[in-house]
Amino acid sequence: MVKKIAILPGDGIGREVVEGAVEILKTIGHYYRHEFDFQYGLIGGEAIDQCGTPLPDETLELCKQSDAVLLGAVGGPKWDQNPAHLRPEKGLLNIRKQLDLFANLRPIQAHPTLQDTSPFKGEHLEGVDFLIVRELTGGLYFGKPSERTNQNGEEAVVDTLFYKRKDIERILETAFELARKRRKKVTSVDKANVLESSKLWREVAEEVAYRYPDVELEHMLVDNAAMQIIHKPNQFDVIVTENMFGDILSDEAAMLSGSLGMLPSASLSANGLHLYEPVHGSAPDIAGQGLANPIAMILSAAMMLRYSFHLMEEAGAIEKAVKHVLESGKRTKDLTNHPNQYVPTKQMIEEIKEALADDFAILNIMDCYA
Ligand SMILES: NC(=O)C1=CN([C@@H]2O[C@H](COP(=O)(O)OP(=O)(O)OC[C@H]3O[C@@H](n4cnc5c(N)ncnc54)[C@H](O)[C@@H]3O)[C@@H](O)[C@H]2O)C=CC1
Ligand SMILES: CC(C)CC(=O)C(=O)O
Ligand SMILES: [Mg+2]
Repeated sequence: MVKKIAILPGDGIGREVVEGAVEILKTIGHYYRHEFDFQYGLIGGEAIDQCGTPLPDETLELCKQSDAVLLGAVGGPKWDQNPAHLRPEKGLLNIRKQLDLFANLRPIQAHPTLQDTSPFKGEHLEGVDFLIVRELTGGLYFGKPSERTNQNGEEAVVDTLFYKRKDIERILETAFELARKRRKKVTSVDKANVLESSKLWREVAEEVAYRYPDVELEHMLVDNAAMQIIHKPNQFDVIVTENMFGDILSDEAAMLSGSLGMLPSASLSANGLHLYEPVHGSAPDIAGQGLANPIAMILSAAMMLRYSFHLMEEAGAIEKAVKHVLESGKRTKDLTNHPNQYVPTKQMIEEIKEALADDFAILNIMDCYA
């Protein structure tokens, strides 16, 4: 059956890396005989320029008519001074809310071959393989009021951290379910020594943990968590946390894998329509120069094959091809300290396509002799 995929490239390097993911999916479709139907939609700054809104109705409709969504990244200096409702990031937040993408899964894996650009070396990276489960449709990024105001004639601002109990419960349940399939440990990260929202978060975590006696629960304050991710990263299995804490901790954790350009993510809903996006943003500082690392986006496409289409072998083939290319020494600029020894974005995509082709040829030969 044809699988309909909505492609939302967005802004900056979003366009460059999305094209990589589409190329890789076409290659997978060719070798494994799947039909993917790619339909493109506007989001972010480009949508503001063409339609006057960061999330046009047509884009939302396209997503709803699709089996999965791939998104590049949004934002850029061109729109930085726009009013809040005309910021590219509003389109991203809005699509997450509209599609109820409450669970953002951000896997963190150390790559021992990528130590050039990582501040971490050798033993420190051994066994580093954890999953950040970030709540994605509540918390500070969605709180109302969020506005400029004044207090007794003085300029003031307010942002609101709001959660309903059931929203906290469903993200914690997701984390426990995922931990059950991994090493059975959940670290719930909060700021319960200060925030009321975190106190409720902790209570709910305890209640949910009671239903998962096979999974260990620990609580950790977010400031300590930020330090522990650097200090002893292999202590973690599943980290579950509020929207903004998860946003910040995952960019920090990216350096364990060598670069922000390595981290994929899956944004899951309860209704089966999921969105896949790299953890990074539109990187205006390198956009249009062929310097973007497409791997985070390509690994996000692999997550799509696994979570939306249950194509485990195909997802594994992409991950293996990426690993193979990195082991062969090919690097985009963010992954090397050698000024002239890197490949441009397009070549990295070609290398991964070739690795897929080689792997497929070997599989076919093995089939012939089986
Ligand atoms: N999901 C999204 O669409 C996100 C959008 N943004 C937006 O992106 C714009 C830029 O934000 P920044 O804070 O600069 O974050 P960013 O994630 O775009 O870039 C941070 C740094 O990492 C580098 N980088 C990021 N992805 C890379 C890749 N694939 N390959 C090589 N290097 C990479 C960039 O060159 C930059 O030096 C802003 O408008 C921001 O709001 C930021 C984060 C997420
Ligand atoms: C608009 C921001 C919340 C995007 C971001 O930084 C992210 O989702 O990681
Ligand atoms: Mg972020």
